[in-house]
Order: sequence, then C-alpha cells, then structure tokens
Amino acid sequence: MITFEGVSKRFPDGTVALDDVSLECATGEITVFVGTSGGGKTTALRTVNRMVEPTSGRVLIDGADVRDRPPAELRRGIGYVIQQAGLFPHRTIADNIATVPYLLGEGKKRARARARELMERVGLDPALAGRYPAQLSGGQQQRVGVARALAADPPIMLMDEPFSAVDPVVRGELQAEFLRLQAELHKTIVFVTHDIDEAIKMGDRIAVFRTGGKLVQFDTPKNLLAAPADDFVADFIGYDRGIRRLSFVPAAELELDDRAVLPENASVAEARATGADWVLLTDSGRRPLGWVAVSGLATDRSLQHMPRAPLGHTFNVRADSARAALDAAVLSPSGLAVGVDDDGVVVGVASPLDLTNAIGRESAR
Ligand SMILES: Nc1ncnc2c1ncn2[C@@H]1O[C@H](COP(=O)(O)OP(=O)(O)OP(=O)(O)O)[C@@H](O)[C@H]1O
Repeated sequence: MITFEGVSKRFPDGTVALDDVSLECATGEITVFVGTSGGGKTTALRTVNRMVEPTSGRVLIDGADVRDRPPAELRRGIGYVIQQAGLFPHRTIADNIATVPYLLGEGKKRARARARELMERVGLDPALAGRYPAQLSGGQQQRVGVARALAADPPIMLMDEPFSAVDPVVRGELQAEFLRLQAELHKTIVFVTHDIDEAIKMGDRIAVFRTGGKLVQFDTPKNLLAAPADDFVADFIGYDRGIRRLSFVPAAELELDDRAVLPENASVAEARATGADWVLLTDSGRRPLGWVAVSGLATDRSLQHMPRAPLGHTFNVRADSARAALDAAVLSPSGLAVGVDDDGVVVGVASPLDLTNAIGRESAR
C-alpha cells in the first residue's frame, strides 16, 4: 500500500503543486490520478519514487517512509512508464526492455531472453527485438515502455499518461490489454491521466485533483459518477455522466423485448401484427440477420425478399454493460439494440427508452 499523509509540495518559485494530500493506494489495485492540467497529478506521482520530495507530509510504502530508502534502491522496486515511452533511441528494443536487469548485473543472454518473454506478454512480436524505437509505431513503443517497466518485476508501477500519445483506437487496445495483464500480475499501480473516460475504465479508485494541488474526491468510479463531491467534480465528469454510469449497469438488468424478432421466412402480415416499426430477422438458429422496416411493405410475401438494413452491433446480455447496449442502439438502423447470448442467439431487443429506464433505476439506488 502507498500512503500519502498530508503531502504538500511548494516549488522554489512559490507554485503550490500539492496541498495537504492524504490518500491510500491499495496494494494490487489501480489508483488513477485525474484532474485539471496543473492540478498536481504528476507531482504527486513523483513523490512516490522520490523524483519530487514533499515540502511537508510523508509518503509511505507498506508503512515505511520512502525518504528512509536511497532513491536508486527505492526505484528498483518501482516501474515507471511515461508518455511517449521515453525509450533510449540508440538501443534495440530488447536492450531497452533489459535496461534494469542489466543494471542489476544480470547476464546479457538471460536479460535478452527475459525481454523476449516480456514482449510476448505485452503483445509485441519478439521478432521486433532487434529493431530501434524509431522503427516502431507509437502504440508499439508504448508497449515497449510497459515491458521495460515490468522487467524487474516491481511490485509498484507508476504510469504517467502512458497511453496518451496514441490515437483513440490504439489507446483503447492498450488499455484493454493492460487491464488483462494487471488481472494476472496484481501490481500496485498509480496511473495519471487527464482523460475521465480512461480514469473510469482503468481505475479501481480515482483521485480527482484540481488546480492548486487539492484532492477534491477519492472514490470508486461508480461512486464518483453517482455522487460527485462538488460542482467542480460534476463538471469534470461531464454532463454525460448518466451515460457513463450505464457502464456499471449489467446488460442482464435490461428488460428485453422479443415481440419484433421473427424468423426470416415469416410473412409481411406477421411483421405488421407485431405493431413494431422494425422487425429483426433471424436464421433458423435464431441468430440475427438484419432489420426490415415494416412501414411501406406492400406485398404479402415472405420477409426474406424484403429490403434489409444491416444488423449493426449486438451486445452480449451476460457479459456486456448497458453502455454497450446503448452504443449498439445508437449505431443500429432501427435505433434498437440486439441482445445475444454467448452463442450469438437473439435474446431480445432494447429500445432507448429501456436504456433511459435503466439509468433511472441506477440513479434511484
Ligand atoms: N519543477 C517545478 N518548478 C515549479 N513549478 C512546477 C514544477 N513542476 C511542476 N510545477 C507546477 O506545479 C503544478 C502542478 O504540476 P503537475 O505537473 O504536477 O500537474 P499535472 O496535474 O500533472 O498537470 P498536467 O496534466 O498538465 O501534466 C503546475 O502549476 C506546474 O506548473
């Protein structure tokens, strides 16, 4: 556990970067520091490995003051990942990853073998081991940065905007893979970001900082969205926090309707009888095929021959959140989200109204 006890930092020019910050980063969890630019997130992170010394207060790791340990020794147990990866440009990928093992006196052969193993862990092709950083994409470089931080197997990792320098798609992949890795490794992680979506996705707990180095709220993502401590936090989370909260509602709680789900050999008359504007056609195994708009269907033939709009995305009723259902609804030509089970079989559809009701129920809790 990392404990901040009344930590303040005033730089020599008078800037107060941290103002009496107290919080605990639990062992094996991801604690995210989020907030306005200049809010003191990076400064707080750097007090843990003594890159910044507090003016007052203490930082403890498992109860021991970090000031009682020489910085070099302290940092061997703390991985550090920064934006743009911060790789050594003239060293190969393998040598970048093996930096700390080399420093610890590990032989070249063993350190390089470990580097290759770590490359696989973070989703990099070991064939890239002999390349130089400039020969990799931004996303690949970030993975190298993570692998390098993991090389000494430190119990603690400090990550300062580690995925900010890449495009949103790559960032999403890096986030998801890092969460998978963390589920195995259970490191104690402090993660700085200015992106509230990233904070909610990555954090077991989130600390919100505001200008002047004040910690305004420290809570789980779910509680933060449900009960922002003040207007600053509410503003920071955004007016769309109702939508964000859907991430915490399991899709299984949605009431799905299957009246407008028909086999593709059903007739236009059957489609009309549903009273729905759109019907979802399924194959013989009740897997979804696409949508048919009911209005304007003049003939009374099988729906099979009618113009069909694409299915769009589906959501998994067991594994996904209501947020995934919302995304599916927004992207669907019918405005309805199709819920499927693990085998891809249709369970039913959810309308935007069902999703609004889910937000209402979540708010009432
Ligand atoms: N070495 C320094 N000397 C003087 N002021 C500093 C120093 N380092 C940081 N600051 C100031 O301390 C405040 C907090 O900076 P910090 O980098 O911790 O904020 P941050 O929340 O990480 O911001 P960002 O999201 O923009 O990176 C800012 O006003 C910054 O200008």
